[in-house]
Amino acid sequence: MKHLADQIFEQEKHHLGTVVDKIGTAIKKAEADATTAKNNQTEIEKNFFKDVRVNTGTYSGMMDTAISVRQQQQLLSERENSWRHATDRLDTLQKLEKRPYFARIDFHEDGEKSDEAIYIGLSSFSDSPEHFLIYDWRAPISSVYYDGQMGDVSYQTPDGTQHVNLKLKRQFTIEDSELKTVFDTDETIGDQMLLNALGNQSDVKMKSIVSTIQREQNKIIRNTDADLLFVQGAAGSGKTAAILQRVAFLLYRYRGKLNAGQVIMFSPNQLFNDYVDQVLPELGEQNMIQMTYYQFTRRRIPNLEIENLQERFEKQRTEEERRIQSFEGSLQFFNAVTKYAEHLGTSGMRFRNITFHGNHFADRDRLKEIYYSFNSTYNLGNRLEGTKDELIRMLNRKVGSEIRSKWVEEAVQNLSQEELHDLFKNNPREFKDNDEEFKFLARQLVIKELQPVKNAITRNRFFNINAQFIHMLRSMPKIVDFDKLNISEAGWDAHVEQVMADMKDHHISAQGSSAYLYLFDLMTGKKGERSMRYVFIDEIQDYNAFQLAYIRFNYPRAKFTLLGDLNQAIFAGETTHSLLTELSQMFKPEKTEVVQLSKSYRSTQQITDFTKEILSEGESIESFNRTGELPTVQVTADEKSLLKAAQRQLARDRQDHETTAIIGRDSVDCERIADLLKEAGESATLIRSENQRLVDGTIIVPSFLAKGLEFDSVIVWDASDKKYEADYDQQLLYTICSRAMHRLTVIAQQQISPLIAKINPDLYQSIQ
Ligand SMILES: Nc1ncnc2c1ncn2[C@@H]1O[C@H](COP(=O)(O)OP(=O)(O)OP(=O)(O)O)[C@@H](O)[C@H]1O
Repeated sequence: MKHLADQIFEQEKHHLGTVVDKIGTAIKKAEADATTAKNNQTEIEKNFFKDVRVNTGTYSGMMDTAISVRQQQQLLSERENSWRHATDRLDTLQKLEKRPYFARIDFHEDGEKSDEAIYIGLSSFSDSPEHFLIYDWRAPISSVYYDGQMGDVSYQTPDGTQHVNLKLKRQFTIEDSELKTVFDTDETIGDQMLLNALGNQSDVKMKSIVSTIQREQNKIIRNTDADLLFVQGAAGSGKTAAILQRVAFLLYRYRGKLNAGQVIMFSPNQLFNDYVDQVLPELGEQNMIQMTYYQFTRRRIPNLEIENLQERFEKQRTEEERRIQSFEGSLQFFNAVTKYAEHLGTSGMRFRNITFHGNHFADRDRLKEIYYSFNSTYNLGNRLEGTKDELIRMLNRKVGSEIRSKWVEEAVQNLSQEELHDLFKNNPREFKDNDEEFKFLARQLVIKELQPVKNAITRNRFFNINAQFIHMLRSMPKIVDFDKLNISEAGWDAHVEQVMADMKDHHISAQGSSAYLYLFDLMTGKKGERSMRYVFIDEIQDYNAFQLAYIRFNYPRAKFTLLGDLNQAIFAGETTHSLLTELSQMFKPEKTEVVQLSKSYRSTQQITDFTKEILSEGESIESFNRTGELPTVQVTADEKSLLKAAQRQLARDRQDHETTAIIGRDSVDCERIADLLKEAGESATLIRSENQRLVDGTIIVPSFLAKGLEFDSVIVWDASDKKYEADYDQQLLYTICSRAMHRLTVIAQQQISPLIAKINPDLYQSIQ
């Protein structure tokens, strides 16, 4: 038996050798290509102005020059492309040389005489057309490797379903072009390889998982049918990992038709963006557009400060305020805003005077008159366009009449040399007589002075969006039955007053910002970005239905992949369980697919078994069979001993080269921890905002920023009954604890939180 294994190893080693040699040859060729391309490019750059025909003496000469420059630029950009192409290729080959493939499958295809063996790697490689030595992991046939079963299996290709008989599945570890291990497997992808992958230490950057993709994850990665793919998965079940591979898959599958700029991912915070930004480049693909929802709204509301993650997380609310907030996050509110806007087609639009030199260019009444002069078939977008056209006509007439006014005459007389120069710009300065020159200058001057009016027109400044927004809120009781929502008239009025006060102060809530933008988009007839093809939203439980509907409105032609864990909502109270119901109203059921990931890969079995008990409905979470230490729980008398306990753990982690994150409930707690550690002479980095970078070494991070991240060792700072009171905080505490990969230390002052106290004592070690 051993003999056979040795034989196999030798054969595979030999095969690897030939592949590495061929890659070596290809690298030499690619290097030569890259050099040639670079030289070509440098040559053009050097001769750029030599080869450009410059003649600016006459108009036609200038035209020629421009065309000639354009031609040279085009040539240059073509060469630049071929250089980039050559270096990309080189880059891929160099990666392949180190680790050409990680698996081999043998199969028999119907109608073929013999079996076929193929090797699967990070990207494809052939030494002649049609002779593939390595298949890309995203190629259709590679799918059967991940699917688990042997024997008769099928896979999807762009031309339909194909069937093969799968006879062998073999895995390799290859390091620096050298074969380390070979093992054959017939179940789901060998647990050994996965165990190796998971045993590694955490990193400040997430890595790709191509060689160990699990069957359920493969389904998510390769789905091309669903308009809405909804993935509900436990903490650490590989949702984020799977979507990043999915983006790589889609870019491969639709190569030439889809580029990274047509894929957008909404992520929980900037820290997380930073954490995942190496995965796609590692896979040889460009990163997609990545944004937080906050960034998405903020760039469009520059005049108002939007409540940020921390403010939103730390705000205290009364019961009624919570109900109002929940309403403002609902699809019901979204539909109500839509309805309100429809009504604006007949009346109610709020305008702002357009002024010129202290007088009205067009006052509110005039604007209203124009806006409502179009017949009832006009939608809001058309109405706006019609109004703008009319205003521009008025503006042109205004230019004609202003030229003859007194102020213009005076202004022209008093022009300085500089101003004159400015007005002439590139225009020829020859005039028949003084009168003609005066007319010219007067006209230029008036046009310049009227520029702010023109801007007000083209940039929709005559809309009074703030007043409109408030009016919309005030109209809500007429559109929505507040009694049913248990919201009182007084409660709602107080809320609207608060929104007004906030706006005076240039602030708007996170909830409010979505409604504000949606209303504005409806008023301006915005149609959304039709070129966006795929939208990914991670940590979906932290979004509300309004936001999702608004994102959908913005990307009307995109397919959606939503990932989340309804057990990890950090904004408890902003009801998430109704989200699924609301989503089902937004997408067609036959185009919706729901995938459940229940195995947690991040943490050891001991940690997963412990953390899932924090949840009242955590039974469905399965731990992955990888053993480690039991979590520890320690209650101390005071803050001083709390610090001591943390320090003890830090020392242990340091000794074993495990990176530690101390997670506090909020930013105030974290500031305190940082001070205490500093006094005690410990070095640690406090993460204050999402704009910071993750660094090596110990970090201190507030719960709401720990989202999506993972660490070797986690210390939960002060999990006392005061900090994590009741069921309300279940999900938050679960999220924090589930960040740990190998070690989990829970420390608390005086009285442990009931959420920990209820956990079966066999699942942790209690430290006195
Ligand atoms: N198939 C796999 N092979 C190797 N590692 C995996 C696999 N699936 C997941 N992992 C690893 O498990 C860890 C957790 O994965 P990931 O962060 O994607 O989970 P998640 O579901 O997004 O978690 P959370 O909801 O808690 O943020 C990561 O380190 C990831 O690399």
